[in-house]
Amino acid sequence: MPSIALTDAHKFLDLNSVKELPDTHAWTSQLDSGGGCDGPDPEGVPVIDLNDGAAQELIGYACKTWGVFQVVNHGVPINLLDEIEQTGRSLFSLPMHQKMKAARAADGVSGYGVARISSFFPKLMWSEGFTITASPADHARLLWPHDHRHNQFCNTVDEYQKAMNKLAGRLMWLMLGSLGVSSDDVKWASLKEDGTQEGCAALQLNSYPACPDPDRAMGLAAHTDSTILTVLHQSNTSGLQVLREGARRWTTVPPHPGALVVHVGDLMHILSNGSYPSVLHRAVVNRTRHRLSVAYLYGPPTNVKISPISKLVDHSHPQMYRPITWTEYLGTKAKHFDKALTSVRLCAPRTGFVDSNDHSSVRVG
Ligand SMILES: C=C1C[C@]23C[C@@]1(O)CC[C@H]2[C@@]12CCC[C@@](C)(C(=O)O1)[C@H]2[C@@H]3C(=O)O
Ligand SMILES: O=C(O)CCC(=O)C(=O)O
Ligand SMILES: [Fe+2]
Repeated sequence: MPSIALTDAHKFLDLNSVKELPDTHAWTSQLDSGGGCDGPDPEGVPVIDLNDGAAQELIGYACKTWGVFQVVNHGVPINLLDEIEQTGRSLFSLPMHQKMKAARAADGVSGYGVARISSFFPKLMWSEGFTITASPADHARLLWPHDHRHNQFCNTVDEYQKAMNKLAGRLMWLMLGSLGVSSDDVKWASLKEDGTQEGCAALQLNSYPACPDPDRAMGLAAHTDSTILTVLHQSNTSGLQVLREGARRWTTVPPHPGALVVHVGDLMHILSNGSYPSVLHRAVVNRTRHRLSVAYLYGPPTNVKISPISKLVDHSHPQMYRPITWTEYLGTKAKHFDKALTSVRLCAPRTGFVDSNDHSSVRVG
């Protein structure tokens, strides 16, 4: 529960102009920069070349052991990555009153606002976000009512969403393929006639302004994504950290030029019957650089019941999760946050395995 009343004035503070960390954003005790501090991991988050003949196998290993990996030779043009980043920067650099015109409604999903998970934490995060769930046109007209920049925004977002849909579909099949699952086993996930992948997605632009007191601030608190998978483009400033299954320390995912980060999400955790655990991750901030990230949160068609793939269920691997649609799961996440996966669990996890949402030794805030 929030320890102080967080008003809209706190939530829509212009972080770019703040010279001292306000109490509303000071995380002191929750920030486990001591107990779980980032340090060099001798192995590091895997970087996988999608042109490598062994890519599927490498992805399988990365999903089992890390829940996250980076991909290169992914087919998304570098200039499109630069353009979406520039688009994000121009959006977040608009005056606050303009961004507020596209503010996310209290019960809504898309638009401008603080991190949706903020309500689970006593302090605010050092970030602002913009979520696009369908066409960007309505947002664009609100943000840039009088000039041509709204066309540029729409074109870039449309092109990026198409490229991401293709890549996310390909990655999903590489992940499922590595488990021995084929399109005959998951009917809803087959390719459409135009070559695009069936499925729904949200595009999340995240902005983390330079922070006067980064050690006491939190960019985006620890969470897992409620997706099948997430494809993340991070700018050349580091900030993304992941908690490896069973590890006690956060590991930085270093920006790798042209690479995209892929997170295993909660729905892949369910589909794989727990074999590919969703990854707990967070974003930290820094004193001098304004960091931007763009997440493509990919899931199934919203009304399809997702449950462990029957091929992965047998006597020694009983079905661990009950069927649930993406819409239902997002509702569960909004209510139970880090207990969402556990709340749809049917039986106790196998020995040596925990739901990533269940990290009892690690504070998620
Ligand atoms: C599809 C979605 C996943 C998300 C909730 C949402 O409806 C749209 C925004 C997504 C996002 C992005 C930042 C982190 C996150 C936890 C959040 O608060 O909003 C995720 C949500 C999620 O994966 O649960
Ligand atoms: O900014 C980042 O690196 C992480 C963003 C993220 O986790 C998200 O949008 O879900
Ligand atoms: Fe995330």
